Amino acid sequence: MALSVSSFASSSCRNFPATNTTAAVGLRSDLPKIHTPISRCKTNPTFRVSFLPVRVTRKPPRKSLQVRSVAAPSEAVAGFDEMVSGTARKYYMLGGKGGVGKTSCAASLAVKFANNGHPTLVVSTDPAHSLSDSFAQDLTGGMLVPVEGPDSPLFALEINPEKAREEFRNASQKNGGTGVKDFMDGMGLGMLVEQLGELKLGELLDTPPPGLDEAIAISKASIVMQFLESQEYSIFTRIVFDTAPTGHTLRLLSLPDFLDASIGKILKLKQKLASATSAIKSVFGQEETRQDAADKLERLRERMVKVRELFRDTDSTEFVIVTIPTVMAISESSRLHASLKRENVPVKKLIVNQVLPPSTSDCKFCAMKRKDQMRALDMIKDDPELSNLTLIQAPLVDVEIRGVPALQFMGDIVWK
Ligand SMILES: Nc1ncnc2c1ncn2[C@@H]1O[C@H](COP(=O)(O)OP(=O)(O)OP(=O)(O)O)[C@@H](O)[C@H]1O
Repeated sequence: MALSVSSFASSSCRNFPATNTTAAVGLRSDLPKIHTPISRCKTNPTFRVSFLPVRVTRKPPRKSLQVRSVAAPSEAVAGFDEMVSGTARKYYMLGGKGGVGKTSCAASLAVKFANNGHPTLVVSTDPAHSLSDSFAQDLTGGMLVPVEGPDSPLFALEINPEKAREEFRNASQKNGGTGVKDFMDGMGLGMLVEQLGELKLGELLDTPPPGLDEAIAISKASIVMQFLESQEYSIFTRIVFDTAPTGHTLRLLSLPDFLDASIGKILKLKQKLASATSAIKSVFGQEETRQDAADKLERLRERMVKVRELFRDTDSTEFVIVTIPTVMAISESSRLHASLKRENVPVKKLIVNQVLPPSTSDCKFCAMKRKDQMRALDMIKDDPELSNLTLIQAPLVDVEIRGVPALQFMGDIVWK
């Protein structure tokens, strides 16, 4: 199961001196141990990491060759001790601009929790899932899938609203609409269709209101949460969300309010209808059904309120913004934090990923790139939205972060 990235002599690093070191990354004692040779390229723009399926002999790394963290403005530790402490369930949501490393950071956090004794669930609400790629394991299918490797149970769930919507649309065209019910039942959302049937969901789908994809996603997420509240799933003490890029995430976060308001209106309408027709309906014996439907709708509303409360609960939930040191990404992070504040979502940490270590050679490109990154990092200090957040820096490594050993390696750098 250990991955092998042996072709490491990439041409981009040919000019780097042979400063090789070996950092042992220990896994479970019953799993194959790996060596993690790390060599630094000459200009040192990246850490070089490989994961070889060989047994560990724990040599103390030579001091001068140890992995160094990147010196940069106001760098801080992530406070992992606090994150890991306690057995009460905690939720972590990682979000930011596309491609900055949200999935890698979320997956590495989930692995670290699991390796520190927390049965953990990692959930992706990003329609373009990369959890499977990140764990190098097929996690598709919209079900809880066990991730192999960590010490404690780690499960992954990829929620796919795009696919769900497409299937929903197809289903709605079949059997004069009864397919919708079947499909929604399959999704565990039968109740939603039952209750919102009068609102003509088919029409809603043709002109979907903003956030419909997320509605499906969050409905499913809330169903997962319902599961998790049951005894059987109470083992999960840490739940990590790998969220979609910024725009989607904000819609997702504001959705409970939107649904709450909508459902509130529906309930009022139902009550009016019910009182206007109750005499007639009771004669025909339908009053009970209507009341039952209203109760179910009320339960759905309550669940939505619960999801919203969860997002805003500073004791159990934290949103971590992930960014990279570019002006564009940092500007977007600033806007994201402003929006999260408006939604009262607690944010304490900002991860700046893919930071180049200082260049020690005459590589002009590396020096320029690093300078550019430092300028972007400086922006954080002066940004009213970001300057108060705990700044965590993660170096750019010269290999893709894939598979549990790689994620463990990244986790040890980021989550300290
Ligand atoms: N510190 C790093 N050093 C080197 N490569 C990295 C680092 N962080 C992430 N990557 C790589 O960058 C790519 C994108 O990372 P990832 O999928 O985690 O980003 P994302 O923000 O979740 O992307 P998306 O928005 O597309 O879901 C992956 O190939 C990942 O291995």
